[in-house]
Amino acid sequence: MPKIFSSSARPAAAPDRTAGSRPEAAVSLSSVTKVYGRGAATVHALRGVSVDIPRGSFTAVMGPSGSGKSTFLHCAAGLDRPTGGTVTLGGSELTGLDETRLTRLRRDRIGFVFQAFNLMPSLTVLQNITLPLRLAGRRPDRAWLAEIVERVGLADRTGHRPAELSGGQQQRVAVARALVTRPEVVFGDEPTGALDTVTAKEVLGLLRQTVDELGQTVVMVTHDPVAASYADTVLFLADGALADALTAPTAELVADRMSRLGAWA
Ligand SMILES: Nc1ncnc2c1ncn2[C@@H]1O[C@H](COP(=O)(O)OP(=O)(O)OP(=O)(O)O)[C@@H](O)[C@H]1O
Repeated sequence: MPKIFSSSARPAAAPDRTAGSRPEAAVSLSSVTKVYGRGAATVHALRGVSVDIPRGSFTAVMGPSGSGKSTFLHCAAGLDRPTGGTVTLGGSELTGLDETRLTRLRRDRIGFVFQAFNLMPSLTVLQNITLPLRLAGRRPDRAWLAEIVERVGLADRTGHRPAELSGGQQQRVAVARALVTRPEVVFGDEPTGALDTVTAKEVLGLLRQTVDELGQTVVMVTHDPVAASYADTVLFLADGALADALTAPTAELVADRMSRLGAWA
């Protein structure tokens, strides 16, 4: 049986990097519960999840269908409110914020990369990347903008519209857009789900680079053991609870844990 983590046995999602000191968590969940519906239709999507995700780490979240992965991501990213418990992002407790403050925090301090890219079709690559800044009324930092455009390999495509790009290029625009505000955390919801294997690896390599070279924190939900193997730590959810965690994952080890959770029985 996999070990079930309780709130008193809180796993750090990646090993401490500095001996003797615990790095501050980028995002912390403490006894988070999420209940949908009521009466006979009640669903306990999260049952007291506690985890610290350290700054500058890459975390993948896996688990069988219906285990609570999307709910976890939505609660951690302030897209949805937990029924109980607390979520803290870079020292700010999300659970206490009103809707206006939560919206502002999501815009300014969180980056999102979705399976469906979610780019604005009428805007150019550069306009899409800088959109979060314009919505926040902030000027782009030119040096930072040039660096991320270069890093995602789109320096010669900045004037193109999304329809003129391949799927992989569109997702790289989405990664650049997620990075432009220098967010506390980039959350990915199946960011490679719509890409072919080769293109998916490019995007995963890019996310890995943002962690290794920019110190970015990335948290990604995925169904794919190969995608999860790019992370420092894989958290496994089962029936709304953290059931296991794997550091230095390989695709084989991840697939094995998933089989043991009955994901592909
Ligand atoms: N809005 C909702 N209303 C009612 N139940 C919901 C709602 N959203 C999710 N659920 C239920 O909560 C549980 C967890 O759902 P969630 O989408 O988080 O799982 P998941 O692990 O992301 O699944 P999948 O891998 O299939 O996307 C499921 O039983 C689901 O049916």
